[in-house]
Amino acid sequence: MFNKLKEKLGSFKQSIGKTIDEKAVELKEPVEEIVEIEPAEKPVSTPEVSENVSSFEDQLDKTEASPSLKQKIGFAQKAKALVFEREVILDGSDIEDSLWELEMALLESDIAINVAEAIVESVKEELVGSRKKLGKNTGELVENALRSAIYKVMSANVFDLDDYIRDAEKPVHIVFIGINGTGKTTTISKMAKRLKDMKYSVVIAAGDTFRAGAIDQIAIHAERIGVKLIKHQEGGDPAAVVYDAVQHAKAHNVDVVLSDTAGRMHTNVNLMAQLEKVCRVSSPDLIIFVDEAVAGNDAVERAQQFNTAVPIHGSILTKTDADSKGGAAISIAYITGKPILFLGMGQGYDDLKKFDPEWFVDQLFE
Ligand SMILES: Nc1nc2c(ncn2[C@@H]2O[C@H](COP(=O)(O)OP(=O)(O)OP(=O)(O)O)[C@@H](O)[C@H]2O)c(=O)[nH]1
Repeated sequence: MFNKLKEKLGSFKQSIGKTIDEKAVELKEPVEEIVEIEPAEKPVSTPEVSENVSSFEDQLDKTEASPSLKQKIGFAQKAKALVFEREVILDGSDIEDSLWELEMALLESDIAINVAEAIVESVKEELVGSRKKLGKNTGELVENALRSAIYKVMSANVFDLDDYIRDAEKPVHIVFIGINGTGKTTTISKMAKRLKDMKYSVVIAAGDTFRAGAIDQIAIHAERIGVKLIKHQEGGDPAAVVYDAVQHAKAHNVDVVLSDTAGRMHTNVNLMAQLEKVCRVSSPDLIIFVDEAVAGNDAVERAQQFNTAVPIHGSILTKTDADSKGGAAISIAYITGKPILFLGMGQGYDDLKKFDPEWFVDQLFE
């Protein structure tokens, strides 16, 4: 997952790390630090400590370490040592080229331009100007700046669907929208299974009355998962199917209604008007936009257009298991102002991951 993006972030870390190492100065006064010492046979005179640590023997002498400390080193795990820290103050011109490379790398990864700019700006703010202490690993400083920049753009308006469903008046009605073939039906099935596992009762509305075979496809999923399906004839009015499903849920105390809708291009005026009607008639609690992560910027643009026609509450990105760029996942919440709720990570019913921006950022640097 996200392999290309990981590579690009890795090269940025290296390139800017080199600049930082060149500009870094060693502090005159060493500081005391606990260092790991190999236990057992290692000779006391050649301990393996960091590059920044001057000869351990020297330091022990300098700090007037007690003879007992010297004796203990043979079997101790940790000891005090004097470490010469480094520090750096960067100005904008030092890292201008690297930041330009970062912006290009983000754009090549299909990250939307204003999101790429926001990330670069945040990395710059983090690194430039103030005095930074450096440990032996310069990469850590850069990685932390990148992590917090990406986290910031991804964690807009985080919203917990589980909490919402737990607390809301039942039935909770959720409509899934998006273009053709991006994984709506599969996602609804995964969601139905997940909610059923959480002990909620679920009914699915076969609201895609447009595509031949769509009703049969969702009927197979509903049967496998063991949830009720409300369906009409192919070519029927989707608003009527969804309405019936909600009435059924109210009459039978069903907790959650998941409504499928036909995939449609956001540019198709008639179909978008039909979608507005479905949402108006059934007034859902939540509208979730589904698209595939592999579509990159296109998915983000579509999310924006759907959001204009029928305001969405969040997105689900499918096929992240096949996505090497990560651009849509990073951009979509920032651009729509609505959070990512789940990620589809495979074709199985359990391949639905609740979205957590912290987890996502960890994946980029693992
Ligand atoms: N690898 C992978 N494939 C997925 C994922 N989600 C869905 N798919 C596959 O994508 C294909 C299309 O999925 P559907 O659920 O039929 O898509 P849809 O949006 O309902 O399609 P329409 O009914 O045409 O609108 C199927 O082959 C799914 O198995 C995912 O997270 N990862």
